Amino acid sequence: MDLQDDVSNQQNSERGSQISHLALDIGGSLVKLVYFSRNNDSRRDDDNEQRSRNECLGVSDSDTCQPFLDGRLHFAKFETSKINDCLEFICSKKLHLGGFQDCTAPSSENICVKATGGGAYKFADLFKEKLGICFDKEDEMDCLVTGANFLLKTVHQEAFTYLDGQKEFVQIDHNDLYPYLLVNIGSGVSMIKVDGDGKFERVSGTNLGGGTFWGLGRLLTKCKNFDELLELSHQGNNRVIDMLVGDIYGGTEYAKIGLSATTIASSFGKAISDNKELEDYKAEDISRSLLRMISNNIGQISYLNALRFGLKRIIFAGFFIRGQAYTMDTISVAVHYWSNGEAKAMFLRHEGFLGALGAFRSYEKQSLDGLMVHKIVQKNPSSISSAGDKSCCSLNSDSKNENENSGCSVYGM
Ligand SMILES: Nc1ncnc2c1ncn2[C@@H]1O[C@H](COP(=O)(O)OP(=O)(O)OP(=O)(O)O)[C@@H](O)[C@H]1O
Ligand SMILES: CC(C)(CO)[C@@H](O)C(=O)NCCC(=O)O
Repeated sequence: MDLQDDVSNQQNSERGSQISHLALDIGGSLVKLVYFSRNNDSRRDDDNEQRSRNECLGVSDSDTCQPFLDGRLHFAKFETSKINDCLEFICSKKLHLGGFQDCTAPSSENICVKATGGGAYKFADLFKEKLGICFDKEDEMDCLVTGANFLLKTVHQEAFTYLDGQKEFVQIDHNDLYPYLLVNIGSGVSMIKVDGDGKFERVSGTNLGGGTFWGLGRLLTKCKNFDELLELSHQGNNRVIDMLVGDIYGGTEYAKIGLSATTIASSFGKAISDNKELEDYKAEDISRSLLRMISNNIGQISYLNALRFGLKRIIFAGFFIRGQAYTMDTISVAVHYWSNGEAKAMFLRHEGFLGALGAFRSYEKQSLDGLMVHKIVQKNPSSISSAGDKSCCSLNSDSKNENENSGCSVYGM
């Protein structure tokens, strides 16, 4: 099944589906949306589509949900600076009226939507004014942890390690999941020690995060969007700008303290001695150095916090990662290097949607509409295939392009 097929399946299935339970995570850089669509019981076409989708994904009919449990989770994201695009999207799909479309719609002042992240506070008035909805605010850290635990416990092949270009899925024993360190790399970075469902402590954070990479990168390279900056980093060479141990030690290592000649001694350090201006550096090299600097730093601080609490497992999430090989490799190497191989860096395929999923799950806590997402996922992973409007991905691992899963569905960007 190619992506396009799934998009049209998606559009067909949305026509015959009931959208409900919109949840939002409004961060400093991005707004993330999760909503659920339940397929109409009466639509045999949809049943057939679901069946053929399951066949494509290797899910047997016996695993298929009962029609009343049948549905999908949809994911979308927008830049927070373009919040109006997000409002338009919600409005065009009537997501805020979801679940009530076929019934008598309640008066709009009664409509509450689960929302988390700083924007749940910042944009509350805007959403009220433009869409007539109010936010039922959920704590951001709580949502991140709920989202992470949900993915780790219920989605097959969600967590993986990435080292030397090798991606390896990790099957985590549910009884051996805790404790772990969750490192969410958004605009800024939060480090959370997770000891169980709802049992956690934010133990650290750093202001050098995804916003720093994108902000500095934009200023230094004049890139117009984040993906362009990432793309540039692929072709770059950080050694042009970074000062290596070898640059200081005349080409040799500093073996006594275990530093190889190629270890970065000082990120961007070469720029102080080169008689060069910004224009003399290639945007590719700047982007590469910047990505390496931020990823390395986060990897190191994460390791130190893991060490502080004796944690062996560090799970990295947040949209900064974007399934980027170089980012994940740098973080993994930093963790491996500093911990002498004792601690392990892991990544999540739905890295950027933890908060939104956590907010979404909080509907279930209130047992609204008997949603039972947990059961749906366990019975049939394909039924929470995720889709946005323009592209679509699956929570299963059978997708042709795994990076599309990591980036997940994108609308309006
Ligand atoms: N299309 C994009 N536009 C802007 N930033 C992007 C994009 N894709 C990935 N990013 C990166 O992801 C980061 C945002 O990640 P995420 O959405 O997890 O955090 P956030 O919720 O916005 O931030 P915070 O939690 O700190 O408020 C950005 O700072 C940037 O580094
Ligand atoms: C402020 C939040 C929690 C907003 O998501 C995040 O951007 C963050 O964790 N920043 C790092 C703040 C600090 O601990 O230095």
